Amino acid sequence: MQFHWYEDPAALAGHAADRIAALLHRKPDAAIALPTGQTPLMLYRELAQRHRTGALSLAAAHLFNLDEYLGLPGRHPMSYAAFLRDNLIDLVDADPARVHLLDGASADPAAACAAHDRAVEAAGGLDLAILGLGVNGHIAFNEPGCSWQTRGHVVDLAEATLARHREQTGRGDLPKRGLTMGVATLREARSVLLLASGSGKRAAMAALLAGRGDPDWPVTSMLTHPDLLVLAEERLRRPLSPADGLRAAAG
Ligand SMILES: O=P(O)(O)OC[C@H]1O[C@](O)(CO)[C@@H](O)[C@@H]1O
Repeated sequence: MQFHWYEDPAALAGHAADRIAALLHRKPDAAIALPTGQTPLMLYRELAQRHRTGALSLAAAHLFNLDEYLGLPGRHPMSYAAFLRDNLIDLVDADPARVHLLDGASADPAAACAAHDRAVEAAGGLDLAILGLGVNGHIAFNEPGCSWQTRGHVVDLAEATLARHREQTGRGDLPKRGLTMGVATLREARSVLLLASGSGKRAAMAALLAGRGDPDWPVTSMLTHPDLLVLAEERLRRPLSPADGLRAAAG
């Protein structure tokens, strides 16, 4: 496990893009799991820019989303599928046949999760799982207290996650449940790149830095991964304030 700390979010995104470019250079058909949220936006801009200059191709890569809202079809503007299309997939040369997006509107969401898992297997497993960090330590939509043995499954989103989404989108009508890749699948990825940036994440980072697996902080399930690289904003390294502690306790 390695930590790299950044004052400058653009430098963090640049390093993440370098890792992805190196992987694709070595293995053009790599299978990569992609996060949503604020965290990866700068990375996706950087990847799109590198594609525009001819420095990067995603044409052979298998791209997977990590999670999706239950009940939102991919064409819904608030879906994570739409987010990924708008911010990355439609801006690069991704092959639609190799883009695998969880179907939030499936009549059988458990089957949709299983189909997503099968697509990961068919691609030979994940070469790289790119993860964001939730304020409550979630990775993908694996919320505090979840099992670390799971594959794709349907989840009830934690109140901290819902509050964050309300704050980010200004919308109170987003689904309270989601579909997610499971922790077991993420731990089997050959490499894990955890991106940690944004406010309200010092408690989650403190749990990770404590260095012990703790079911209340799903991100700590990655601590034993043999190839985990954490790229984090320097401000998340500062000691917790009492307010952070209270937020963490509120879940
Ligand atoms: O980057 P943000 O917006 O802080 O979100 C962190 C994490 O939370 C999620 O948005 C899910 O709530 C993930 O997709 C993301 O990795």
